[in-house]
Amino acid sequence: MGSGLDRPLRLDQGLRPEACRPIFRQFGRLHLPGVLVQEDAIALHRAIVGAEGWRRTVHVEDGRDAELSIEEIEELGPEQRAAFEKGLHDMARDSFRYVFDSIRVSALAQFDQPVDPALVAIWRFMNSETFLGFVRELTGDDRPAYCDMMATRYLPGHFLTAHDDEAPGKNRLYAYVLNLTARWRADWGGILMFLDDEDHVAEGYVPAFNALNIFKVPQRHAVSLVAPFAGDQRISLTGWIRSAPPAPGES
Ligand SMILES: O=C(O)CCC(=O)C(=O)O
Ligand SMILES: [Fe+2]
Repeated sequence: MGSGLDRPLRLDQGLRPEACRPIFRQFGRLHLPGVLVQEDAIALHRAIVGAEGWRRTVHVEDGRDAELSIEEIEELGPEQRAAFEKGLHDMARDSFRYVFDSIRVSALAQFDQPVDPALVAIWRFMNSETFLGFVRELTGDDRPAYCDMMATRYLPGHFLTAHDDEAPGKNRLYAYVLNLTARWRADWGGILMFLDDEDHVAEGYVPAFNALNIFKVPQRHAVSLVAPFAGDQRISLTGWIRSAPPAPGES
């Protein structure tokens, strides 16, 4: 590949997952900066930004999402596009909806669909003893056995309304977001917000470069709307750490 990703990714040697464990266990979530060797995070960011196969993922109705081609949406005339956005926004007002760009790396690789090989290599790293062992140390939980993964890109107008990540049958233990956003300001939105029982924002994680967010499932959270004036793309690798791999034919 010659991309800097032709050998396994490296976790930063200074990390002390066992020292983070009490905090993680107390709050059920953690933002861990400087998780990869910086040079590897830079190569990873480059691979994701340059990857082929981005699709626009839109949650169109309860329990169903759609993957649309970005070109298709961009080719809509102004009126059709406004109607599409209004429909989505009307539903997002009071229910779970989202729109962002993604490459569903693990789901595609499992079904032998074409997917950028650099991204597949990263997914394999997430399933290596190095990463899963790190997660077991950090959480103090010996169940983590499998990690699914997608790359996500939030552009202005993208959002993910409140939800708790629970998905029956998927064996999700923890959600993770490996932040690879080069430059960000809290003003640009795209904040990962954790909501308490009264809908206050208990904590907000601002997109960062080379930081790992990890949190227990279920837990209510949302990604706030990315502002029209955001100065960069909000890039991450995200998914769930599970107690078992998917059954054959599932993802
Ligand atoms: O991108 C993030 O910060 C969180 C994503 C998320 O909550 C999800 O995909 O379910
Ligand atoms: Fe989530």
